[in-house]
Amino acid sequence: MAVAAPSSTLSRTTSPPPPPFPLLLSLSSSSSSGARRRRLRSSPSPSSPPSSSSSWASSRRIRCSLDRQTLFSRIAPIYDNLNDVLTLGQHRIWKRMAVSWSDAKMGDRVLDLCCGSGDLTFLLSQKVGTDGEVIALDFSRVPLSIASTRQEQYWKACYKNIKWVEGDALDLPFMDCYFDAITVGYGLRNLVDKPKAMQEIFRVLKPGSRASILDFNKSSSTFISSFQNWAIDNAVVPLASRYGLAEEYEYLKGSIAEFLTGKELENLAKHAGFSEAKHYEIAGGLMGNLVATRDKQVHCAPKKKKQKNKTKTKTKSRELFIYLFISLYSEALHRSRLRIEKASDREKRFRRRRRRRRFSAMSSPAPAPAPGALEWKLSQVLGEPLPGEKLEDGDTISAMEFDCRGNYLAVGDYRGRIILFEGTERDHLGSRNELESRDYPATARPIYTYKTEFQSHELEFDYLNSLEIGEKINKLRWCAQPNSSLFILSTNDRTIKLWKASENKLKKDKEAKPSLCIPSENALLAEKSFLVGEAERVTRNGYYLEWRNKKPRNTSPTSEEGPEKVVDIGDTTTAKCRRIYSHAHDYNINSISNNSDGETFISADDLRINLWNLEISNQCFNIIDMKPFDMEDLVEVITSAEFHPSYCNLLAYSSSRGFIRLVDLRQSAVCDQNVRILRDRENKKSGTFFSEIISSISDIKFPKDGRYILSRDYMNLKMWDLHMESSPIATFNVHEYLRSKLLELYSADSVFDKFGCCISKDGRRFASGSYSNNFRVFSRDGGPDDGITLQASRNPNRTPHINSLPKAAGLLTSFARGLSRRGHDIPSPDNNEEIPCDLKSKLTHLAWHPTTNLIVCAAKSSLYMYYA
Ligand SMILES: C/C(=C\Cc1cc(O)c2ccccc2c1O)CCC[C@H](C)CCC[C@H](C)CCCC(C)C
Ligand SMILES: C[S@@+](CC[C@H](N)C(=O)[O-])C[C@H]1O[C@@H](n2cnc3c(N)ncnc32)[C@H](O)[C@@H]1O
Repeated sequence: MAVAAPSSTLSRTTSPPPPPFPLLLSLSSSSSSGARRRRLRSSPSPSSPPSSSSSWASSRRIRCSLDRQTLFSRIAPIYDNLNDVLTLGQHRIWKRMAVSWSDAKMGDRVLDLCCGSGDLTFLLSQKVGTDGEVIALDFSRVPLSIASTRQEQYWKACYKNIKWVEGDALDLPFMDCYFDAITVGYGLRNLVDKPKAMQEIFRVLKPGSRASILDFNKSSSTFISSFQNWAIDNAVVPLASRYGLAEEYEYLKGSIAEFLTGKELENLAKHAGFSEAKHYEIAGGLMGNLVATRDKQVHCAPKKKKQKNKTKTKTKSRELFIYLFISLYSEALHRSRLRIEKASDREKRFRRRRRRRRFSAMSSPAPAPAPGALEWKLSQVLGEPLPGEKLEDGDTISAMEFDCRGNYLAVGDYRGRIILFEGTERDHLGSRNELESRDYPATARPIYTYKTEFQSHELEFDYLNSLEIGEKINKLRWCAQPNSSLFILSTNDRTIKLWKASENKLKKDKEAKPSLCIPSENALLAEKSFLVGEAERVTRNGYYLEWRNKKPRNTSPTSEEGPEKVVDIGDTTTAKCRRIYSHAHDYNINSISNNSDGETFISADDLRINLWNLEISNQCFNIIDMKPFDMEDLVEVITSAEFHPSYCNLLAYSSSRGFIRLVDLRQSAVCDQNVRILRDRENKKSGTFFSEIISSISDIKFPKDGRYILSRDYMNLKMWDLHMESSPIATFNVHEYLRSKLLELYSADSVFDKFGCCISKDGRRFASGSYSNNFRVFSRDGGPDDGITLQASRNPNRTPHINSLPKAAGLLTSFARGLSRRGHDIPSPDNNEEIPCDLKSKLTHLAWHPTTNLIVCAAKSSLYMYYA
């Protein structure tokens, strides 16, 4: 069966514009919707006989291709790391052997079948060099996207010769006799129709070429199979269960039992037409590699050969080796502090997890159908430097926020400026030619244009404390818009300001006439309210007397209010500073958040949270104070705070220990009682030096429904259910591949980088940034677009600067950093150690449009917008 040559099919066949991310998914997916897959997964096959063994049961449940696709998507994020830990790195040697047996040479065109995240692919790529070509095929998108991300992060020129193809091993989209070599690593055993797969491998292989197939060895020795089962039960599954993937790894045992022995594999290959087939046992017989060679002569029909049977006799020496091996392995696992729980505990935990999953599914507000997969495309790039233009640090974007309708986007930078962009329906923009020249289809997504820019904060000096206060904008928050006025709060380390931006219809002299006001039902944000005097404040809310006066006595309120300070910012728009909320924080302000009541907001620094009334700038109410009597006793700092989106009495704040506390303002004036403390008990268990640092939460966000909280720590995004305190309902690894590089990241200060996160309108998808200008989009419901990686770049395939280990300014306060380091002696990293990503290019700021699927991310001074 001849199919079109792949060269044309390897680039996208579905839609004309290339994707902004590097994944080359060529073939229409054999998958159907996530919902269908979940249905298939959750209902065991009616034909399955009941079985007492869970591995058999899971292997039987995971029967068809769709189930397996889900399985491999689920395990993909931890697959590589787990293999490294479980085999103590040995699997890399086995993979090298497999590639070497394939006989791939410089300049060859080779196929890595069931490539997963690409371990064998990258080895093949080095073998065939830049003149060669590697095609890596897999039917699951998640491992493919991990693979293509790895490709980008590695720097070897030859890796450019790899093409990632989404396709089915049982129906290969390649011509007959197309490849010089084929490798399959842990793939064949997972295919539902092994004879068909072997025939396909034979068909696309050139005469005289080899297939090298690495997998678990289904040994005829009961000793070896017992060890395999022991290792799976006692190391593999317990470890996988820590990631909620016990069932997926239990499948391994059954799949080995149902696999073919070495002899059977040799026969299978010969039936498919291979002239030679030899199975080699490796790793003491735990693994095996089949090497099948196609005869130089082209055979139209598979050759049938007499079977040779007689398996090798087991020898005493091999058993001895295995005994040795077991003890070595157990010790090694023990040393790497893998806590292997007792089977009973494991079982209990697994059941609990399942109950939790059911609970969260049942108690979700509305059983909305799983959304279809989103395909992200580059929409717009703003602020890219011109060729040759030198970027200054001050131009780097430090804060970003859409207004509640998505009509405006505010961006703050290190120089204290705020830039406003206005969104317009794309169709209203530009000439026809201009629209036609764009490489994206017409949609009604908004296109943003520069509206105005103004200086919000300036460098100051705090003489009292001999401290320079930088002008960098830490956070921006739009206020409710009762009329067409645009109010925005901005903060640097110490001072919050309220700005009003308006079209420049008013003449300058009007600024001196505050009586010209816009009446509004919401007096607080109406013009009048901002311009009236202090008198009205006393009675506006009953708590006036409780408000703490933070202003130094010698400061006159009028000079501070600065309501008439006008910054001329261009022809059409003016920004006026309406309030200055200062002198309330002794540490750096990390968050501001508006209350849904439209009247109040909070500001948080490392140790305190203050509640403000928008209208009153000279007082605030300190609602949380974590400062211990003796600073030596300090164990935790506040990292982020956010009001609940609809309950004005509730707010959440996160800490450097990875806790999220929910407090109720109605309970007491000082919120020292928590309504909830959300903490991931799993964090505690992995008590390494770094676990404390990386569990610090850098950002929290409520989805609109307010039922959940999304948090970002250094490695993960976590989705929490407010009703479940002991663990998040889901954890999404953002850059798990960096876990083994924490020491180097620590030395580069990068481990203190604070990544933000953002949520879609429906709360089902969320995104967060990483290094090399990558960001990842996850879906609460799984599905093919879950965990997709995009790169904020016009040219996502450019070679990253690998060896750049900048002394990145950790954004956690130096105070907190000192605290984390105290008492630990960290050896300096090996200079040759490479971190597989560009640490200088980090995407810490992302925002999701409030009404449509449009994500904006800030890469240095540029904005990259993606829509789906
Ligand atoms: C290579 C391993 C797993 C690959 C793998 C393959 C699959 O088909 C899967 C399907 C579904 C889920 C997961 C997988 C999957 O992970 C790891 C295998 C670990 C072995 C069971 C244990 C091996 C012990 C080592 C040989 C010990 C080496 C150390 C010694 C001290 C020298
Ligand atoms: C255990 S992983 C092996 C990954 C990689 N080769 C390695 O050695 O690490 C098996 C891979 O086979 C893929 N796979 C399973 N069935 C497939 C099929 N019918 N067609 C293509 N890929 C398939 C899975 O998606 C998964 O990525």
